[in-house]
Amino acid sequence: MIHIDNLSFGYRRGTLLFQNLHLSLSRGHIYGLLGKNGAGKSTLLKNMTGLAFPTAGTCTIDGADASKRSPEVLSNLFFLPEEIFVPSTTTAKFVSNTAIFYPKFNEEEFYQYLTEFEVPREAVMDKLSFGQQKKVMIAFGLATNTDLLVMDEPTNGLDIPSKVQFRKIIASALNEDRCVIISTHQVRDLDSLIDSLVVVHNREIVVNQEMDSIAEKLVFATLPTTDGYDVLYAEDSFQGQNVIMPNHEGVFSRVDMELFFNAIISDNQPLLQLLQKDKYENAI
Ligand SMILES: Nc1ncnc2c1ncn2[C@@H]1O[C@H](COP(=O)(O)OP(=O)(O)OP(=O)(O)O)[C@@H](O)[C@H]1O
Repeated sequence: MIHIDNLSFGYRRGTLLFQNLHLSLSRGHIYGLLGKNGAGKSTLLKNMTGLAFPTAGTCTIDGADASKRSPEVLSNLFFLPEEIFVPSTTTAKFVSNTAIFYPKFNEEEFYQYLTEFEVPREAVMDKLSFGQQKKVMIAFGLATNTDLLVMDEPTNGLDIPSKVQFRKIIASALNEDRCVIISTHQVRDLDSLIDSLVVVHNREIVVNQEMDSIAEKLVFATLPTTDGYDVLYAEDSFQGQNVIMPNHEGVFSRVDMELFFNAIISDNQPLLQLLQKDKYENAI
């Protein structure tokens, strides 16, 4: 659905934030876009949705140049920015003013999501708390039923029960036509939700893998000691060491996203090379 080809981008002339990026994202997936503060997640999302223009290279949505912002593309894409602004109107008025831009908008679903988020449906939007405002906009984004749904740090401002609701609601809204991209620097917020992981680090996309593929290549475990084990990355924990090891035996373990993310941003080359292995094998 999204193809980024040779994309470079910089806010200032002569200083590139990204250089020669390549990325393809497909329908039927929920992607987690991870990166440290300032890594460029929001900037990448803005390039994808036509809100920032590549310095070089292209980003296309179903073959159409995102930067052209054609009505066909915009009516099938919903972008929830990190900073939201809500008008001083009721949710009903907001729907009647805005839903017209989204041909597949479903009002019944919108109110259903509001109920699930426990947000009063007759509320005046700017009188809601920040977390409630976020929930209204998430509910609206889901109810647009656009094929592309992009959310920048949607869980910021949500309390812990709301983050659980968020994961449930997003998972229920995925279908095979939809591509959902969610950025966060709070890795745990996306636990058990995303099926693919994209990590931005040092101006590059260092990981673009399905969670299943990560679990095939790596084992996540807690060991009393790392002595005698082929450990790629380890962190101290109460029980000993939380470790990542190569998955030589084809065993299944649950991907510890936080541990994995920490390993990636510590520039763990053996781990990165192992993740890239099938790419090189396919290329030979
Ligand atoms: N409009 C702008 N003009 C100039 N520089 C900008 C602008 N927006 C972002 N930047 C810079 O680009 C870099 C990447 O910012 P971006 O907001 O994309 O990162 P992020 O990964 O989304 O960060 P966070 O997790 O803190 O939201 C930062 O160094 C930031 O200062």
